[in-house]
Amino acid sequence: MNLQDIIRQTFAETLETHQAAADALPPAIELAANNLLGALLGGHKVLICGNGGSAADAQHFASEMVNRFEHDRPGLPAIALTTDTSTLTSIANDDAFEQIFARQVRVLGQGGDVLVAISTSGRSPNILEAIHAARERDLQVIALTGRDGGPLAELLTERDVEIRVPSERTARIQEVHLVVIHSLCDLIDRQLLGIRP
Ligand SMILES: O=C(CO)[C@@H](O)[C@H](O)[C@H](O)[C@H](O)COP(=O)(O)O
Ligand SMILES: [Zn+2]
Repeated sequence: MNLQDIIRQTFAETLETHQAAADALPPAIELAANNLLGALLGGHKVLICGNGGSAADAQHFASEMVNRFEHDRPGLPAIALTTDTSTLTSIANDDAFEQIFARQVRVLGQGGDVLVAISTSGRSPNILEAIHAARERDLQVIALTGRDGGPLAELLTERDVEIRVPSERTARIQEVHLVVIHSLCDLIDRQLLGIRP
């Protein structure tokens, strides 16, 4: 197998994962979009967290809510909890890295808000702590996960939504997470602006 074969294999695996996700995920994505829309129309906000590539996804999602996705519309209140390096480093330095999102959820979160927690493994301690904090503050959770959902999946209740990508590879899971985020933005825009399917 040469290097180009490896590239072709990556594309093939990506297509396979996207097809499996297209078969499995639409009901959960629709539910998550409706829950987000309900919270936003009720005057609530969205907090988003993730590590590494998923931190970038959190920021990507927040920017499309606050500014725009494909259409001009009023901005929607969403905050990526991954961006304020002073807050992040002081919490990690003075308390613990596991608390970097949880503390922000406790301080910024109010009942009725939504926490979007992104973790391909469902095992990152700071994401698990953020979900505990969301529970305490009465936030609903929308979790973007992969693999077997990890301990994260066990923390969710009936009120929450898990969108679990059917793959074992972090990169493939992240690629589908971006499609999920764009689908959520699309469904929210369509319903807010009355765009017919
Ligand atoms: O982007 C990638 C890999 O594609 C990495 O930066 C990856 O996001 C990091 O290893 C994360 O720490 C993984 O965390 P998680 O998805 O298991 O919660
Ligand atoms: Zn990556």
